Amino acid sequence: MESFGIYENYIDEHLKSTKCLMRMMKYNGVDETEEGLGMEAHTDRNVLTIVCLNDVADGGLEVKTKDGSHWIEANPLKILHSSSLGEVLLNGRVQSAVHRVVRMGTETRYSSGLFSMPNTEDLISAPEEMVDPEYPRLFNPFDFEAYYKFTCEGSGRRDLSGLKTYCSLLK
Ligand SMILES: O=C(O)CCC(=O)C(=O)O
Ligand SMILES: [Fe+2]
Repeated sequence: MESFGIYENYIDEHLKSTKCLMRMMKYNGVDETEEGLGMEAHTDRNVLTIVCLNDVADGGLEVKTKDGSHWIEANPLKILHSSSLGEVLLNGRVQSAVHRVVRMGTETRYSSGLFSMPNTEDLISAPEEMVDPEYPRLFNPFDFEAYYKFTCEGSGRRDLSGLKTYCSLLK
C-alpha cells in the first residue's frame, strides 16, 4: 500500500486491525482425459491472498482477464492477489481477481492459502488519500461481517460482482 502513497501510520494501523486465516486445500487428480473444475470462479472477500502449491506439473489456478474474455494461467507456485477489500481500500486502483482452479492432471494437488481480513468492527472504507477527482469514491463504507454474510447467502453467493452489488456508489 505504501507504493500507492498511503502513509506509514495508516499501514501500521491497518496491520493491527488485520487477522489472517490459513486454509489447506486438497484437490484429487482427475483422469488424463477429463478436465475437472477444482474450485469454481470466484473473487476472494478478504484483503490479500497468498497461495502456495505443492510441486504439481499443472498448477491449475487461472485468473480471468479484466475484459472477462478469457482465462490466463497464474504462476503455479506462489500467488498473491488482491481481493475485494484491496479494491475498496485502494479505491479501485487494483481490482479483485476473478479466479478458479482447474484440474487437468492425475496428481493430487495441495495448496495452502493465507487470507488477510479485517479484525475490526469499524466500517471499511478507502482512506481519503485514495480519493481524488481521477478516482472518486467508489464504495460506501461497510461492515465486513455483513458483507461476508451477503456473499454466503442467496443472490450474493454466486455474484462475481458481489462487492459492487453490495456497496457500489456508482449504481
Ligand atoms: O487452491 C488454490 O490455488 C486457490 C484457492 C482459492 O482460490 C481460495 O481458496 O479462495
Ligand atoms: Fe480464491
